[in-house]
Amino acid sequence: MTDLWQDAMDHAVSAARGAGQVVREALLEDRMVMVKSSSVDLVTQTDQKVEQLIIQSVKEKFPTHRFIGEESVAAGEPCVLSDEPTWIIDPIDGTTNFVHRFPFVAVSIGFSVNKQRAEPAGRASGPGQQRAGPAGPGQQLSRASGPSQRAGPAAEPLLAFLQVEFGVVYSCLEDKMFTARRGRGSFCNGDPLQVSEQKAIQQSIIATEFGSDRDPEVVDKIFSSLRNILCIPVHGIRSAGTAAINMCLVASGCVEAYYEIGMHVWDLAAASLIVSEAGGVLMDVEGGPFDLMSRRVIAANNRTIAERISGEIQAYAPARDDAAAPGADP
Ligand SMILES: O=P(O)(O)O[C@H]1[C@H](O)[C@@H](O)[C@H](O)[C@@H](O)[C@@H]1O
Ligand SMILES: [Mg+2]
Ligand SMILES: [Mg+2]
Repeated sequence: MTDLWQDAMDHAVSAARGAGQVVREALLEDRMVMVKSSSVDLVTQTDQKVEQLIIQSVKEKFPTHRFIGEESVAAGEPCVLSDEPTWIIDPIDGTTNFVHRFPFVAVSIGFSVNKQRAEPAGRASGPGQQRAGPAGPGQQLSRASGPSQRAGPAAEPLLAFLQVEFGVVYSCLEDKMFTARRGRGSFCNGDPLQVSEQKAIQQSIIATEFGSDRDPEVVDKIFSSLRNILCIPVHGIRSAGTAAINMCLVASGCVEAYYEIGMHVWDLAAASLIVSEAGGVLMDVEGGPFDLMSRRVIAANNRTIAERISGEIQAYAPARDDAAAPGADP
């Protein structure tokens, strides 16, 4: 069967690598910092330049494709997922890190198509669902099709309707290229990724972020959730400063879970597929299905840990990414 989207994915990898080079060079220069929604929601000319470089390069090759780009949306472009091939771009995930030279910065490119025909992730059936390799028995795994082989029992449906066809996250300063193609596994620099097999949350590391909302009521909820989770107790809490890298750490098995409320579709799109294709689960913070536009996520190595975290989170609901879009999903 013709592989419709491999060309696009190859382009995404090359665009992310090129963007990473621009980011690394910019780190050596003075950075002019601007603000967006608040004084702690930062943006630089490099964010804007990198997004335009990626969009222009895609337009030249795929002139009919659509875009959701963090800085384009900030400039007033719509944030809409449809049946059309759509590139979902975060030119610098970890802008605050970039500004401070804290050494975790990623370029994130997700690609969504055929939104209406998206199937529940994990609804694989028939032979070919068992992945060989490091996953132990009972490891919950995501969609299976094509060449990848899944371990453990037949995959249960994941708590997500994934709409992403491929995802690319380039951790520029580590020179790590994380990639995933729907149904074909996740990789870092070409090596397959697998989530942690840990089943006990008490022996887990959990990643989260504090975001850029400084409303004291929101901050209280963030700290209440953090306190609940820390006191389970867990081995530790970590923050890389970028949602995409936190999620790639889940996919790599370095941390068992990541949760956050307040990030955006461009932070999550690519990495959500990288997590699920590494065998992880995605869930809303209140335990329902993951929704790319909801600005809420738990990404975990298995459902037990995801559900335990959801039971400890003080949830709230920021305005959806598609809230202002005409015809947006309710
Ligand atoms: O650096 P950004 O692309 O603005 O992304 C941020 C995100 O906005 C924030 O909510 C998260 O806490 C950070 O981890 C992201 O990387
Ligand atoms: Mg981001
Ligand atoms: Mg960004």
